Amino acid sequence: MSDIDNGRRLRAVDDGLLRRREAIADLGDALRLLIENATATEAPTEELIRAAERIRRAAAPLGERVRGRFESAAADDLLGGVRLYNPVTGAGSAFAPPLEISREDGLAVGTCTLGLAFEGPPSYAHGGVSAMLLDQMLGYAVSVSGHPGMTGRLDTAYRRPVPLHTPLRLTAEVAAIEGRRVTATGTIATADEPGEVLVEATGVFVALRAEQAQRLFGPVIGRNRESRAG
Ligand SMILES: CCCCCCCCCCCC(=O)SCCNC(=O)CCNC(=O)[C@H](O)C(C)(C)COP(=O)(O)OP(=O)(O)OC[C@H]1O[C@@H](n2cnc3c(N)ncnc32)[C@H](O)[C@@H]1OP(=O)(O)O
Repeated sequence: MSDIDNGRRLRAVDDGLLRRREAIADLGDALRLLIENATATEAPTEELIRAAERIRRAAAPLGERVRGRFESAAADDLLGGVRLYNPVTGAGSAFAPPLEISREDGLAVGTCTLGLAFEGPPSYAHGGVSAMLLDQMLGYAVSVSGHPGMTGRLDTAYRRPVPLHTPLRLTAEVAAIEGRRVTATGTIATADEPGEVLVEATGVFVALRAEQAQRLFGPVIGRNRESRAG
């Protein structure tokens, strides 16, 4: 194959991957709308019955070709950190708010708005949801510091309830690195009042030894490499 043909083939692969990722994000948007509407709905009972039938029909073709536990999604890039179905940040996840994270002067900053599907106390977020958001925030700060690890401990202090339907601002940063242990701290506030901390967390992340990483993730990483090579 000539260099030109090869270049065209690579571009076609890139275009195909880009299109698939856009389609996954669009399906994720549709599913999140479905979940929010299904949680908030006060539609007549007959409409709920009809909706359940229609949704099962729509789900069936998606179930015809599925991956198993040890296969990452074809559109993901595991080693490149692209995880479209991450339950906190994934654009394709029906369950994710999704939380968007970026870096601002060494600080990880996250934004999201939680709908009624995340309700715990009436009109406020479930405490487990706040912990999930903070686990992801702290994990991100730890990863981008160049010392990735798994959460060993996550302590959360719930100072004020976290309101639903309100833009939130989350932060995280690494506080200390001691051998394989990395400590990170983070907060949740509203975007309007970023100085008033609603929830704060301290997490200890533990870097895996090579043999641990191989034991836990070897099968997935091996398959990911194979599918990229093919
Ligand atoms: C850009 C991309 C973004 C990507 C952003 C990605 C964000 C992902 C965020 C989500 C992260 C997750 O949810 S991870 C999923 C939830 N977490 C898990 O499932 C982890 C389950 N736990 C484990 O597998 C294990 O317990 C480990 C790996 C955490 C630790 O086991 P270990 O490796 O055998 O630990 P060990 O040798 O005894 O200890 C090593 C050192 O760590 C300390 N240590 C160990 N466990 C703990 C602990 N729970 N709390 C405090 N400290 C601990 C020990 O005291 C020791 O310190 P010293 O004596 O050396 O000083």
